[in-house]
Amino acid sequence: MTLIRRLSARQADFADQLAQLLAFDAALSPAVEQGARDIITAIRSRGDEALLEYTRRFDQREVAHVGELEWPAAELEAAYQRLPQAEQEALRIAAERIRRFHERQKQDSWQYTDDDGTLLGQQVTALDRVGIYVPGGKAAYPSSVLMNAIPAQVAGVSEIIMVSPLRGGAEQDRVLAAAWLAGVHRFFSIGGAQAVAALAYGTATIPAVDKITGPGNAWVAAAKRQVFGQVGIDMIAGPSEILVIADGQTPADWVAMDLFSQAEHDEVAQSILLCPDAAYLNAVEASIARLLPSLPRADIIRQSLANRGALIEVADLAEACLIANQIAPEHLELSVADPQALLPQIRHAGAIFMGAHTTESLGDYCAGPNHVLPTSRSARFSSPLGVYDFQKRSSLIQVSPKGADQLGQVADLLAQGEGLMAHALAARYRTRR
Ligand SMILES: NC(=O)c1ccc[n+]([C@@H]2O[C@H](COP(=O)([O-])OP(=O)(O)OC[C@H]3O[C@@H](n4cnc5c(N)ncnc54)[C@H](O)[C@@H]3O)[C@@H](O)[C@H]2O)c1
Ligand SMILES: N[C@H](CO)Cc1c[nH]c[nH+]1
Ligand SMILES: [Zn+2]
Repeated sequence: MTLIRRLSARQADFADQLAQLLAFDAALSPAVEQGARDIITAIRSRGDEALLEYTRRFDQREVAHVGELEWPAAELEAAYQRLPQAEQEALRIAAERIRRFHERQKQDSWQYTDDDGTLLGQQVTALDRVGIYVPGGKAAYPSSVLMNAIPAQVAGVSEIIMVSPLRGGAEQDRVLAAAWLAGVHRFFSIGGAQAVAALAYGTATIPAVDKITGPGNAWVAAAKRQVFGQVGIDMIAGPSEILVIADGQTPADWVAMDLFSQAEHDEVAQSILLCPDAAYLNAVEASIARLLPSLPRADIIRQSLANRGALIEVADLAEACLIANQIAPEHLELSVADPQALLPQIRHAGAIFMGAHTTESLGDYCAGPNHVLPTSRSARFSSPLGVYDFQKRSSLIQVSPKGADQLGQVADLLAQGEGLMAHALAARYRTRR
C-alpha cells in the first residue's frame, strides 16, 4: 500500500498535482467559517453562559461554574514544582534560549532633528494586554506557551492572558508549569473559537485583550480571522508544514522522521520532500514504511501523509528552490552539504533549517527562534511570531518655527490641491507670511 504519493516535477500534470496538494484551507471551509461565526455571536450576546456551554460541548468537560475555568497563579507554580527535575531543567534551558534570541528583536524608540530644527521620530510601546492561544485539542503544547509568552514578556506587555483547552493528566501539568515559568499573568482553560471570541470581546470572567496570538486548529484560525479589527492578530498559524530539500546525503531515516515530525501534529499537516536523486527518494520511502508502525501517532501520520504528503523528484536543487518558493512552507529544511549556497535562492519560508544536523524538531522546542510561523503559503507575506508582534509604534513630530514656515507653504499648496481649506489655513497660520 502506498503511504505517500510520488511525483516528478517533469510530469505533465505536475502543476495540477501540486496545486491539489496545497489546496487545503479548512479555515476557509464554509461550514467552519459559519460555525465560528455562530460561536462568536453567542459569546458576544450571552458571554460566560455561552462560554460554559461550548466548553462542555467541545471539550467534553464537566464545569459547574465559570470561575472554575481560571487557574490561580499558585496552581501554576505548584504544577512546575511537581515536574521531575529533568523536565524543569529542559523547560528552563528552552526558555532561556528563546528569551536570548527574542531579546535581539526588541525595537527601541528613536528621534532625529532635521536641518530646520524639526524633531521627528518613532516611539515604541508595548501592548497593554494580550491573549495567547495555546492549542490543546489533540495534544498539549508547553513549548507553544514559551514561544508565545516569552516574546510578549520581552516586549514588556503588562498583562499576558493565556487560554488553552486543557485535557487533564501529566500533560496538563507541563502546560501550567510552562505558563508559570514564562510569566503568564492569568490562565483560563478554554479553547476553540469560543476562547478567541471571549478574548476579543470580553465576558464577565474573561478580560478583553488588545491582540490575540498563537496557533490553533481550523476553528481557532477562522475565529481569529473574524475578530480581526476588534483586536489585532498575529497571523493565521494553522496546521503544521514541513518541506525538505535534500541532496541525497542525509541518512534517509533522519529525513523520514523529520517528515513524520510535522505529520504527527495533524491529519492535515503537510510534509513534502524534494530531491534530484530518485534512488534517495526510494530510500526515504522505504524508511517511511519501516519506521512508521512503531510510532504512537502512526494513525495520524498515515492519514496526514495520504492527505498532504509527497516525495517529489526534481531536476536539480535550483528547481527544488523554485518549487519551495511556490509552496512557501512554514518550515524549510535545507538538508544539503552547503546550505549557505542555496540560501540566496530561498524567498518564502517561515523558518529555514540549514544542514543535515538541523532537524526542524530542535526549532520546535529549544533552538531559540519562534515556532509560531506562517502556514498555508502566508510566508509569502508574514514572518515568525516575535517581540515586534507585541510592540507598536507611534510617530513623533515636533516642528520648529523655521520648519513651520517652510513646511507650512508646502502643506498649504498641497491642501488647496485637495480642496481642503481648513488644512491649508492651519498650515498657513504658522508660516511667517
Ligand atoms: N504553527 C504552530 O506554531 C503550531 C504549534 C502547535 C500546534 N499547531 C497546530 O495547531 C493545531 C492544534 O489543533 P488542536 O485541535 O489540537 O487544538 P486547538 O486547541 O487548536 O483546538 C481545540 C478546540 O477546537 C474546538 N473544536 C473542536 N472540534 C470542534 C467543532 N466540531 N466545532 C467547533 N469547535 C471545535 C474545541 O473548542 C477545542 O477546544 C494543529 O493543527 C497543529 O498542527 C501549530
Ligand atoms: N511544529 C509546531 C509548529 O508548526 C510546533 C510544535 C510544538 N511542539 C512540537 N511542535
Ligand atoms: Zn512540531
